[in-house]
Amino acid sequence: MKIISVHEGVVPISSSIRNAWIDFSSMDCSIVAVVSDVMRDGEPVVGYGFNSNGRYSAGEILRRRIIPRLLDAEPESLLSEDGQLDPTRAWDFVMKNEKPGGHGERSVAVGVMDMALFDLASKIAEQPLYRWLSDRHGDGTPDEKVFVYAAGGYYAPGKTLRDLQDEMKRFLDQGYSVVKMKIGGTDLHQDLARIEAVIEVLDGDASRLAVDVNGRFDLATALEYGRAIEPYGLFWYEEVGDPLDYQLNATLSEHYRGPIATGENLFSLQDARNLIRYGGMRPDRDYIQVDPALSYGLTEYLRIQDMLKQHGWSSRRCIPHGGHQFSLHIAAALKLGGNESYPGEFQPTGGFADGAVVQDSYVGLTDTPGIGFESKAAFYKVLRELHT
Ligand SMILES: O=C([O-])CC(=O)C(=O)O
Ligand SMILES: [Mg+2]
Repeated sequence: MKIISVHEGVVPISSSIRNAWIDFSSMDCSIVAVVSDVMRDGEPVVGYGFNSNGRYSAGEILRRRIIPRLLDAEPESLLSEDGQLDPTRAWDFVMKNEKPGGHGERSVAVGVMDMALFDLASKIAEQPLYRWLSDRHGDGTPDEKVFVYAAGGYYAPGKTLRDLQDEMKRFLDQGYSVVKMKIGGTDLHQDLARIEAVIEVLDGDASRLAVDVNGRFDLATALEYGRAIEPYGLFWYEEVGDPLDYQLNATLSEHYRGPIATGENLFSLQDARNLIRYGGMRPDRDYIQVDPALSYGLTEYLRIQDMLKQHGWSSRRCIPHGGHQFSLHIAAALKLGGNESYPGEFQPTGGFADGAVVQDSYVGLTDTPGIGFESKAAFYKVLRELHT
């Protein structure tokens, strides 16, 4: 098996929504296609990848560093002993001459490439990624369905409390029982009114509502909001301070008794390990949200899972950020706690297979080989145009 060519492009995923830190008016996303010399039905088998959401396209790094290094690698050096493509072997090549630390846009570029290689490897094996992955890196018995919660509840121009409630009702109608909303983008008084409006839609059951600060608060505000929302008994209190301020998180966890979730802006094994070492995260209740697509791909995510195990953490405490098909497969294969979903945002890249049905906040996977982009018509059209 040889890589014939790699194609890279950009797709807009912009919208008028806003969280406590950014708006998404110019959000875009890198996409890649890795064309192999393996032929099926007269066409080459192609692996696809994209970079989740929340970080912009990383085309410059892909074009100048990651893609040339991948193409320079001897084809045999990417294969395992049994002659099959092993995406984890690409890592050392694409990271050649890269210093440690400073993880960010580079981890995004590598993540896109890594996703495409895992899509390709499982397609060549004619297996959906979650089975392929479970056989090689899991226990061979993947979960057949994955817990998903509906993320939304953004700030948007002119959005009223009623609009927020209607959005949450739509999520419930679509089969989700846990929902997430943004906070920290206005004052505490207004956020409490927003939270209570959503709790009303949940028939008073606040344990089905997560709130997300997107890293906005300093310690005093984190504690002030914590005191105000703790009595509700929320599903989780997310990314409360700067993602790298481990001390803030540790202090918060001494005061806030409910679950805390964070990690979507930690992009490496080392950053995730520092969170576990210094962030005060509690393995009996808290959640790790590292997004494999943003953080050097599944290759690095497997290392993060090993690290968590060494620290006594269950994989069930991981619910990745991103709401995409790649993490859905990873969640099923590695027996994570679930996966995010954005029923209303980040198209055409985000979300699951067309026609995927969510029931009681669980979604199943399909038998489509690879990640299953082919079962997501609007996105597949964009991906195919990259190389045809
Ligand atoms: O608003 C965003 O950037 C997305 C986010 O934090 C999440 O999905 O948890
Ligand atoms: Mg978040």
